[in-house]
Amino acid sequence: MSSGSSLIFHIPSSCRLPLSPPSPRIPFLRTRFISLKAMASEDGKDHRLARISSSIRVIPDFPKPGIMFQDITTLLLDHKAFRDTIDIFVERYREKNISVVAGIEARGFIFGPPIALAIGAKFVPMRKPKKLPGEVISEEYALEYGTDKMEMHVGAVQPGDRALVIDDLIATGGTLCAAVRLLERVGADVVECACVIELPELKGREKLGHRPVFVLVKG
Ligand SMILES: O=P(O)(O)OC[C@H]1O[C@H](OP(=O)(O)OP(=O)(O)O)[C@H](O)[C@@H]1O
Ligand SMILES: Nc1ncnc2[nH]cnc12
Repeated sequence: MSSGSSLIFHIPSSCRLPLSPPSPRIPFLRTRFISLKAMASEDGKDHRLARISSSIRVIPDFPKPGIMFQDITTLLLDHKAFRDTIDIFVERYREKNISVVAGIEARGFIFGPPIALAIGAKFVPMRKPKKLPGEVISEEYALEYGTDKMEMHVGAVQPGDRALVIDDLIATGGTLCAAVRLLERVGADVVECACVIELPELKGREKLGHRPVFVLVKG
């Protein structure tokens, strides 16, 4: 399933980016970088993706053996890569009549609010259990490493709202699915799910069914 996805092609592994940190001022990161495959945009000319891709650090065996952890905190250290990331999402969604950006805790709280402000939508946090003070609805879901529950305030999203779901990464797709279920339970129309990174081997996209998923880079 790839409806609505703007993924066009993988840059071949022979063209992968040099392994380098975003700034020489943080040399301690140098040996930890493993590049992701950058994706081209629809016209094949979005050179911003290469910098975004190379700014993401991969840490093996975190939080447990066998997990290659995609660390977006290094993307945040590179203000150009961070700005480009937000800009790409804003360019894609500003004309799509989105009324709510739903950001998934925790890393969806980094990317969601600047997108919501730029496109003129409300921001709704999708939180871990027992964090929201008001009345909530909740959904349980399975993770690549464990299980969790997601909650949203009742009344934050209205029937007919046009929703964009934002997170840093789609792995098994369980997290995005839970967010979509919460939004659809209250009558919202989920226009698209958007992430910085996709781990395609985990086939999370399939779990989302017909809902489009847009990502910038593949791990
Ligand atoms: O596609 P999935 O297999 O569901 O996994 C993706 C989710 O896993 C990570 O969050 P995590 O649950 O580690 O929570 P955190 O951001 O609060 O650390 C990531 O930020 C996504 O939300
Ligand atoms: N490999 C991974 N890196 C970062 N976040 C994740 N969430 C689930 N799998 C992940």
